[in-house]
Amino acid sequence: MATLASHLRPDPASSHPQMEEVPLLRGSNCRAKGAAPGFKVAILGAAGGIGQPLALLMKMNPLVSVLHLYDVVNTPGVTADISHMNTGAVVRGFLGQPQLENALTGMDLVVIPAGVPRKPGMTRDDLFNINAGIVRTLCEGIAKCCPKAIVNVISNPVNSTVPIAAEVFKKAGTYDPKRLLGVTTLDVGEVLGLDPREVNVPVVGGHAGVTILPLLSQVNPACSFTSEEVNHLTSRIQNGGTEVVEAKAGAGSATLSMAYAAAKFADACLRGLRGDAGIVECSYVASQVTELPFFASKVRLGRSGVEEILPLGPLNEFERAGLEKAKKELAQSIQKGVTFINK
Ligand SMILES: NC(=O)c1ccc[n+]([C@@H]2O[C@H](COP(=O)([O-])OP(=O)(O)OC[C@H]3O[C@@H](n4cnc5c(N)ncnc54)[C@H](O)[C@@H]3O)[C@@H](O)[C@H]2O)c1
Ligand SMILES: O=C(O)C[C@H](O)C(=O)O
Repeated sequence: MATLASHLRPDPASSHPQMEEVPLLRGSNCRAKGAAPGFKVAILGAAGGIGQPLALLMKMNPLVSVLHLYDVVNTPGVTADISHMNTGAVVRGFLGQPQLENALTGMDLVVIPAGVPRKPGMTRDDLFNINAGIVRTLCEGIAKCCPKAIVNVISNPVNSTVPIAAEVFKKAGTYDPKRLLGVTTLDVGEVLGLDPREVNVPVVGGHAGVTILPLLSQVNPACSFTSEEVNHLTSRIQNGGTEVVEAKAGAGSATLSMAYAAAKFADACLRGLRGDAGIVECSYVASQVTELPFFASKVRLGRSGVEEILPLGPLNEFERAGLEKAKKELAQSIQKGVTFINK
């Protein structure tokens, strides 16, 4: 198959000499007049179970003009494949630590699904010893190469990996709490038994077990639940991820639904960057909503990232009790992340 490189060698002065050769397109990498207006997005862990479908979905997003796919394995193949999609984004692949800086340079948004997933019987915290180091290294690259980028952290345990990222950025002198967001969107989608297109429930706290706190009393459109339904729904939402881990029986955790949730959240971040009004999503961010330094709640996204953190609103007695349980576990997870960088 003829390749773009054979017909149109990348400019030797290109800032991406490691840019993978891409086939002469059935897609859109071969551009007469450069990339369409839009944002530059990097996915770190792009060859993974989340990364690959996320790359596909981001390639379809008209707000994305450049898509960089980075992983420590397999990105040449994933990039060649994605590049055949006849959508606007120019896609480039980057493989391994030597190419991390080129993958990140100039990016507006960096999405991080890099890291290992759970197997049955594991908690998300069991992933800490492997994923903490991965997130640290990747965030060191972000601090060096695209310090103004919006960062979406997917890698678990999110309750700790977001504080890790924050500490890395603080050490680099680049920390902007408005631009660091933990992706908890999947929890919002797991309000079971209702039409997800019609219903919205804020899910606050964090992204593990009892730290996942759905505020069912604030469901929109309003509807009432019996206490049994509240207990059942809350448990299903808190254990939604574990249900998938157990169903996959050792083959990993949510990937396709997570890619969808991550693409939806990334799109919200990009619409915010574009200046759209009224972009409100739940996310795990640096926050003063509680006495903890990080907390997931509704945030309004804009040109500078998190432009407003909305208050939790009225909680009923069940939710107030859940909040105390969530805060107790969350405090430990946050401290574990902070200590990992400052030990
Ligand atoms: N936030 C959420 O709601 C949510 C949902 C699902 C999964 N997750 C988490 O996302 C992570 C990825 O899950 P997955 O199913 O895609 O796993 P996966 O193993 O399928 O893919 C992970 C990818 O990361 C890559 N990787 C490993 N080390 C890397 C490094 N140093 N730099 C760049 N890439 C690296 C691997 O090569 C692999 O391609 C896990 O930690 C999982 O727990 C979070
Ligand atoms: O449950 C997991 O380990 C993956 C993710 O955090 C999820 O909620 O699906």
